[in-house]
Amino acid sequence: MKKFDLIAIGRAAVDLNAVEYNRPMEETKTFAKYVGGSPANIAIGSARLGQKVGFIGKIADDQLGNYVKLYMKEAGIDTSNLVVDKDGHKTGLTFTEILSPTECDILMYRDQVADLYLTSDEINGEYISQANMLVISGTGLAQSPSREAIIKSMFLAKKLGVKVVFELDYRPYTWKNAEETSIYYKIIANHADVIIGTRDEYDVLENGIGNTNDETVAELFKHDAQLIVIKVGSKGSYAYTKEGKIYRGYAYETKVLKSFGAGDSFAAAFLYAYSKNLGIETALKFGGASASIVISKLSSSDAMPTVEEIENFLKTAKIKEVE
Ligand SMILES: Nc1ncnc2c1ncn2[C@@H]1O[C@H](COP(=O)(O)OP(=O)(O)O)[C@@H](O)[C@H]1O
Ligand SMILES: O=C(O)C[C@@H](O)[C@H](O)C(=O)COP(=O)(O)O
Repeated sequence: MKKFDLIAIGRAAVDLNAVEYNRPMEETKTFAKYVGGSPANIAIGSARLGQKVGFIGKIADDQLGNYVKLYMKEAGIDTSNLVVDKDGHKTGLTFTEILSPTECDILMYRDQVADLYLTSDEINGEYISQANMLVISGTGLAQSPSREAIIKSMFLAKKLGVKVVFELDYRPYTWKNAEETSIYYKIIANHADVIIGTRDEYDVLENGIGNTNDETVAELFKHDAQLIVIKVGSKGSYAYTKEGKIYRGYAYETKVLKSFGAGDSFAAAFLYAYSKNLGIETALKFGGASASIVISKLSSSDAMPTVEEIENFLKTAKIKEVE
């Protein structure tokens, strides 16, 4: 029995979500503050599902950094490896715009953000060894020194027999160009045991060569991957196993408020069911249900559901018709 079901590594930041929605950001006066950052959202979602969770990252030495740490602690996440930046770097901010349930945008402020200043000497192998899974978010690879810290954490996890999960989490903002992204994504993807991303994100990983899903998984299965999940928004998702099995995941009817938060809630619930050995089909159902719940609410992190909420949702869930 390990101390942690999973440890996530990467950014823990702040989301400022438009409270007055169905209007452009220019006309929005009020934003509500939540913890954000894809890996932080996945950690919070996992903790909400009863998983034992740790987090590796770097936060600003100010009120927003304190807020992130306190929220994560209260969510039940171990924050002993959430390092406080001492060089004046700031918390990353994401403002959200909800023009309509299907037209959403995010505006990221990520210049000199603390999370990208995590260094490789702040990565502790002893800590990683206490987890069943290390969840790596792609954005942490965008810049040094965080890039080397993440790659080190991956190599340590491999050496220590900790399963590596790669959430592609592509955010264009801090990357210099497409080739750079593809190179660093491949380093992690070739060693990851599980890979989760949207079809568009796999295109980024492949530097836009235009592969089909079958071609993408055939290439990735030449390396360490055992399970590959490809998400296709409101059309649902697919999971492929190295043994050649393909599973179809469906999106469910829900009262959509906004589209962001879908991916992180999907990942938290998918990984919950996967780590409890409930089967890939159930993991896809849990992912889809969790995403349906979160996109009907304002936040990405605070809205993360419990197992009971997901199970109740699935009792009456209707599969969304694909247009
Ligand atoms: N409009 C929607 N209605 C219902 N479920 C959705 C909708 N959009 C996304 N989802 C669910 O969320 C999952 C992840 O969404 P997706 O948009 O592919 O990821 P990301 O948020 O990372 O871009 C989908 O596989 C689906 O189950
Ligand atoms: O990842 C970020 O830094 C921003 C998130 O916190 C934000 O809530 C969001 O965009 C989540 O979207 P998702 O990737 O669709 O889950």
